[in-house]
This record gives sequence, structure tokens and C-alpha cells, in this order.
Amino acid sequence: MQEKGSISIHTENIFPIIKKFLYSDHEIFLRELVSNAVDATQKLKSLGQLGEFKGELGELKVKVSVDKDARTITISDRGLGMTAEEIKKYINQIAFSGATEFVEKYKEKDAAAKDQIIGQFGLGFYSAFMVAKEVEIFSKSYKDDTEGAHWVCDGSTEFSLETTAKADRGTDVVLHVAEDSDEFLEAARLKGILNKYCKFLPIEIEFEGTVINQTAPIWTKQPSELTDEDYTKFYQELYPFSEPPLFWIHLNVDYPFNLTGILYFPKVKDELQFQRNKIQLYSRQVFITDEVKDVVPEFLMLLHGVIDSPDIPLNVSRSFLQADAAVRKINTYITKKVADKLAELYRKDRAGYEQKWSDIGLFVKYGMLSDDKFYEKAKDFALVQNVAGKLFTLPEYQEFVQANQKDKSEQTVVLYTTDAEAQHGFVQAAQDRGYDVLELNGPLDSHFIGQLEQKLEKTTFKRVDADTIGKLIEKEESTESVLSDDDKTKLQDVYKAAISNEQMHVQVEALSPQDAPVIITLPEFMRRMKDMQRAGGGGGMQMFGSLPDSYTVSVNANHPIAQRVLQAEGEAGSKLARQAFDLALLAQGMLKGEALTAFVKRSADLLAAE
Ligand SMILES: Nc1ncnc2c1ncn2[C@@H]1O[C@H](COP(=O)(O)OP(=O)(O)OP(=O)(O)O)[C@@H](O)[C@H]1O
Repeated sequence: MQEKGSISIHTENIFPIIKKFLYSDHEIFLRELVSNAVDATQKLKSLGQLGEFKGELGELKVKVSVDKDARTITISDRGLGMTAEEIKKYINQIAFSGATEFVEKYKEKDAAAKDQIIGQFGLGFYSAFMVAKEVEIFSKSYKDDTEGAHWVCDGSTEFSLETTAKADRGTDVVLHVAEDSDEFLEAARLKGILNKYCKFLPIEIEFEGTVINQTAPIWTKQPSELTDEDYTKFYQELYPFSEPPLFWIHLNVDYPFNLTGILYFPKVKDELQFQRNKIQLYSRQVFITDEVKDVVPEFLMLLHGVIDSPDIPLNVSRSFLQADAAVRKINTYITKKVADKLAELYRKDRAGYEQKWSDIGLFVKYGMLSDDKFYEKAKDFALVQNVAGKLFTLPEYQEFVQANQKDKSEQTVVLYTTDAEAQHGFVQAAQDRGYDVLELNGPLDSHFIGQLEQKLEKTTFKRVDADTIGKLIEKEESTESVLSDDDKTKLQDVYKAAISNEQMHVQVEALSPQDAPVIITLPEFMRRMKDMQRAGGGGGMQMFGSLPDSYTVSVNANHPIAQRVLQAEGEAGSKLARQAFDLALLAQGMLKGEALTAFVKRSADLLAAE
């Protein structure tokens, strides 16, 4: 029997369209054909289990081979095979209508959307024509008393089909590679493609005499069957040469959607250099993409690993994916799982969790800032560290500072430093008062502080150098000034003249005699505004124009130097004031250039005069 026929499809000549538009992604033809071979093999295995196929299964490998001279690539399986009638039905109709549908969809999209569907849409059998000028199928059904069938098509709507003698059950798909697709005749190229897409397919794939895949990757197994070593080994396979992961989460759901996978927590450097595209998305063990945007919440993109779900719609555009209910559920599920895992680590092994904190802290904060549900869970296991290096949870810390750091309006004031070295004098002053100081110097900490102030009741955060210590946390009792009001005014005038700088707002304060003679502070509010402006806070911030520097200079009325300045004759008072002011600048790391040189000289003079 030999038959020539014409495939009835609505779109004329889909071949050139597909070939043209899918130019960048031709390699997926192999994924499609190997997946088909695997499907056919698995179907036969199922028929065997159901008792519908009683023959010998025998060796079920899928074999891929290339013949450079003959310019062919062959994909052979020993699956259920097709009769001539079935080829007409499945290949001529289903495969071609799938391709037609694809082209229809493709034509509607704009350029950007086109890029996105490439590689996400299973073009199926038809994708063979992206690299082949002619495709042959030799197939023999598993059913008894059926003849082999031979189908040939050049990608147009014409095909020929005839019976043929084929000894063995299964299907060979032979691609006659087109001149412009020579690269696919290179064994190394094919091997690369197989490694990318087929590495974890459930049926053995043989290429050049070796099996290239693991048929039962660990994510398909039960966590109870696996050891820590299995997980770390798999991680090394996925990401050779990377540092071992901190921990991992094995995902396993069947309802209301189907999802398995393993997400690893990598070691992250102390910056926001999240490495994206590190999660691989699979659909029934076939690699689809490593662009999991929208399937995984943004803040979880730094995780590594594998997600396998047949429920993720791969054949739709991105905007649809975001709105997809299944994807949203998957998102929520993964977020919850990650939060639960962190909570469990924290509960089961506090010390181990604290050790990991420097690696995961940034991520947890990012999660808290970007996802309210995550915040709700994480607020009990997020940690803060004080300058002494001790770690607290937020509730623990509130408890810890409550007694001592409440101001007169019952607000708990949390003190922090962004640089314990540079702000040393202020940290010291706070500690001398018995206050605790947190170290908050991460890239997200200023946002994190903002969030905590909103969420935690009656709590404000102030950087240690935002004010003099008495005013950072204002109590009822205040230190009495030893100076009269007249003397205060006089002292203020001397300092103003000595400093003569508009941006320095001089005020005289009754501080403790042990405090510094002069303290320069930048009010918390002002500093935050400036930080925001520096970070390009856009919008409303531009209204203020460029904010001037505006520091508060607190002259300590109770320090012995105050008396000396008032009592000094002539220029000496001003000199002394300037010296005390320079010391304050020095403590803030603000004494530079000419002022620094003058200070050194004046200091030497003063020492010589002693
Ligand atoms: N190697 C094979 N052995 C047996 N049947 C096959 C083989 N390859 C393809 N088929 C049949 O041809 C049909 C069409 O294949 P095609 O790859 O175009 O679409 P699909 O596999 O159904 O879907 P997808 O678009 O996800 O690949 C298959 O459903 C299957 O019945």
C-alpha cells in the first residue's frame, strides 16, 4: 500500500512561519521528539501494568543517533508504536493542528510576547521541521498482527504513507537535516541539548552508547528515602563548583495542584546580588526553562533548585501566567513552605539557625518587605544583632529593652548604629547609660526599620548619633544646668561666632559633666530624608530640592570647658570653643582638609601653652 495525501489544515504553509519565528530556539526539536518517545514508552509500560499488553517489554531505552554523512538524526523508541491509521490520526491531524494553533497564537502576539512563548510552547512533533527538510517515521504498533508504517513529509501539507516491513515494535523518527541546520549534525551540540532538556527524563536516553539521564531524580522520591548527602550531591550536580547549600526544602503536593521539587538555599554574599535563573522548571521531568519569574515569588528568586509541575501552563504568555490561578496558588504555597522551613530550623536548632543568619538575614528581610504573609510568619524568627554580637528575635528584643528604653511618652526607643566604628563615641555614650545598641548596616535595613516602625506598636528607631543621649530617649527627669540663662546665651554666642556656619545649629544643653563638651548630631528624620534622596527616592522628594546639611551642635553647659570658655579673656574663649567643636567634628569623622590642619596646629599650640 502506498498513499499520498494532503493534510487538511487551515493555515497554509505553517512551516516557513515556524521556521522563521523560532529561529533562536530551534534546539527544542530534540526535547519534543525525545519526550514523545518517552511518552510512547511510558504508555506501553502502563498498558503492560493494566494487562492490555502481554508481550515482553524488553529493553525500553530511547536511542538518539546522528549520521553526519547521511545528514540524519534518528530518535528511536520501543514504545507503543503507531499503525498507518494512527499516524494519520496523531501525526497528520493532532501534530499539525497543534502547530497550526501555535502559529495562530503566535501571529497575534507583539514582539515581546513572541520572545516569551518561544521555548515555553510545546510545539510537539512539528518542531522537527525547524531543523529538517524532510522527516520520516518508521513505526510498528505493539498490537498483534499490525504492519509497519512508513510516513514521509517535507513539512508542507503533502505527505506519503506506506506499509513497510519493520521488525521491532516502536517508532524511529528520522530527520533529514536542512542545510541551514548543520550545527545539529555535531554530536557535541546534540549532547549539549540532551543534557539541558533530557537529563532527568524517566526513561533511559542513550546517545553514543551512553545513557545521558537519571531516570529517577531525587525530587521524584519521598523525603524519607533521602539522606542529607543525597540532597547535597544533587545540588552539586545541578550547580557544579558552588559552595554547599545552607539548607533545602523538598516540595511535594498533589492537591489542589501537582508540584514536586527541591529548593535550595544558597550562600548569598552580603549584597543584593541575587543570582536569578537558578531555579529550573520542569514539566514531568522534562526541562522547560530556568526563567521562573511569576511562578516563584520575586523574593524567592535567589533560591536554587528544581520545580516540576505539569500544572504550570507553559503555553501561555507571561501576562496570563501572572493572572493564572494555579500559578498564584503555587506562589503562595512556596512562600508558605519556605517560611515554615525557616520557622522549623529556628525552633529545632536555635544555635544552628543563628549561625546561618548572616547568610539568610538579607533574604528574610527582603521577604518581609515584599510579602505581608511572609512578614507575619517571619516576624517571629527574624533576628536582630546588637553591637555585642548577640542575636534576638524581634519579640525578644522588645522585651529586652522595654524596661530601660521607654521614653516619657511610653515609646520604646530602639537605638542602632550603621557603623559601630565610626559612631563609636555615640555607641559608648548609649552603653554608659545602660542602653543597648543594634547593629543595622545591611543594604535593606533602612527599609526594614521603616517597616518595623509601622508594624511594631509604640516603637521608634533612632540612630545613636541622631541626638544627644539625653534626648535620644527623653525621660521625665532632666539634668539641671549649672549655668544661668544669661551665661547660656553668652556661651551660645561664643560658639556661634567661633563656628560661623549656617548649617550648624548651636544650642546649649545641660548634659552630664561626663558627656563630651560638644556633640554634633544629625536628626533622625533629617538623615532618613537625605538617605532617601540619595537613594533616588524620586516623586515627592524632589519637592524639597537638594536638602541642605543641617546638624545640631549641642554645647554641654555642665562640662568644665563651658566655664573656661565663659571665663576666658579676649580671643582665648573663641579658640577654646573652636577646639571643642573640632573635637566633636573629629568624633563624627567630619573633620577634614583645612579644618583638620588648623585643628592639629591649634592643638599643638594649646599643648605648648600648658
Ligand atoms: N514516538 C512516538 N510514538 C508513538 N506515538 C507518537 C510518537 N510521537 C508522536 N506520537 C503521537 O503523535 C501525537 C502528536 O504528537 P505531538 O508531539 O505533536 O503532540 P503531543 O505529544 O500530543 O503534545 P505536545 O505538544 O505536548 O508535544 C502524540 O500525541 C502521539 O499520540
